[in-house]
Amino acid sequence: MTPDHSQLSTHNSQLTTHHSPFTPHNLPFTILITGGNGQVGFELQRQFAPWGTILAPTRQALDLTNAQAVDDYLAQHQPALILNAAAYTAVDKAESEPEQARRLNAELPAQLAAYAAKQGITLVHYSTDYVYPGNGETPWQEDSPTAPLSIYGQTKLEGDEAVTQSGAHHLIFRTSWVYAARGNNFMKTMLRLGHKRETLNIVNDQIGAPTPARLIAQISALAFTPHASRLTPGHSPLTPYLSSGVYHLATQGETSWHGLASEIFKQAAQRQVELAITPENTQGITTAQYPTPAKRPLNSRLALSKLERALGITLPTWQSQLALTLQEHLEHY
Ligand SMILES: NC(=O)C1=CN([C@@H]2O[C@H](COP(=O)(O)OP(=O)(O)OC[C@H]3O[C@@H](n4cnc5c(N)ncnc54)[C@H](OP(=O)(O)O)[C@@H]3O)[C@@H](O)[C@H]2O)C=CC1
Ligand SMILES: Cc1cn([C@H]2C[C@H](O)[C@@H](COP(=O)(O)OP(=O)(O)O[C@H]3O[C@@H](C)C(=O)[C@@H](O)[C@H]3O)O2)c(=O)[nH]c1=O
Ligand SMILES: [Mg+2]
Repeated sequence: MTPDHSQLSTHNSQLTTHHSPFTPHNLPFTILITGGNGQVGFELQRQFAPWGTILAPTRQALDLTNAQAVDDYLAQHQPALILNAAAYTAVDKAESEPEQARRLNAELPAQLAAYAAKQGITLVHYSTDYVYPGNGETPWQEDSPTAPLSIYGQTKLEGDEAVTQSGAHHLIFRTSWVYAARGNNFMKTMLRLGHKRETLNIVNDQIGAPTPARLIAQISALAFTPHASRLTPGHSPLTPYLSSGVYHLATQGETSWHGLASEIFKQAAQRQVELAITPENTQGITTAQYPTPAKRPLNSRLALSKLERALGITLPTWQSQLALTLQEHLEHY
């Protein structure tokens, strides 16, 4: 049987005519992703590909500490959307390199937001549980008072405030305990240590939600994906279906770093990974027993309902997301 191409194309053109003035001659849009080789930035490259041409300059191609180079790059490429996934994320090192951390975490977002405001485009920015003071056991709301304990957290908060005050259309996704199949993260550190160590001491009084970079990128893209019922004539595909503001974006549930390590070793064993460590041989310790240059919050619980309601979604549990990310890591890296 020959498929009826005429009907298909009529149907498609009707969709285009009725719902969107953005016909192919407006394409491709240029989307700038900073930090594209990082955990979140790499996954953003995957998820945002359908919206246009992705520009993801490496550190060699664009040094983000160089403000003039950033301005020149923006002027040359004129992106129609900016996803800022670059950051100074070495939490302990930031204590002795505050200026570097401030340039990446505070000044760069301010600069990108100023450009977005001037051009009338959207800036998507990423932030952290480390902006909160970490006391108590109640999950933080997006409008809870901030009080960072570290240079990293302080400089990230300065970035959030600059973006908020810029006048640009913006989304700030505040996430926590990011990990991925690739990149530097706690899951990979635990697998590396678990291969050679028979015992490990891991803090059990810092509580939060481990969040895969892939989930963060997927939900970021969802904010730009119209539900059929909400398709609006004249709505640019690069304007998100969310109002400007801060949104928590993490997995459901909570655990400690010790709880996360135990689950990593349990799931790795179920997948026949040979380790020297067992879940039973990971010893829970207090933060006081694990001294580090930077102070970290004990309570990193993030309330998720603002984003869930706005997008009509349910965020998945941290255990189910660990299973997927661990499998991806074991199969591909
Ligand atoms: N990691 C985590 O646990 C959490 C992260 N976040 C936030 O999420 C966002 C993404 O984090 P994540 O993906 O984990 O970060 P990564 O550390 O994995 O990636 C950061 C990226 O920024 C780039 N970068 C840093 N400095 C420069 C520079 N001077 N010039 C050019 N590029 C630079 C890095 O480049 P290169 O690859 O060359 O090093 C890297 O690609 C950040 O805003 C972070 O604050 C929030 C909560 C938790
Ligand atoms: C390696 C190791 C770490 N730990 C502790 C230290 C720390 O409290 C916790 C996690 O270690 P990390 O080095 O991954 O922690 P850290 O780099 O502070 O992780 C943070 O990164 C920044 C960018 C964020 O935004 C946060 O959301 C959070 O993910 O585990 C142990 O107790 N035992 C160990 O053997
Ligand atoms: Mg770290």
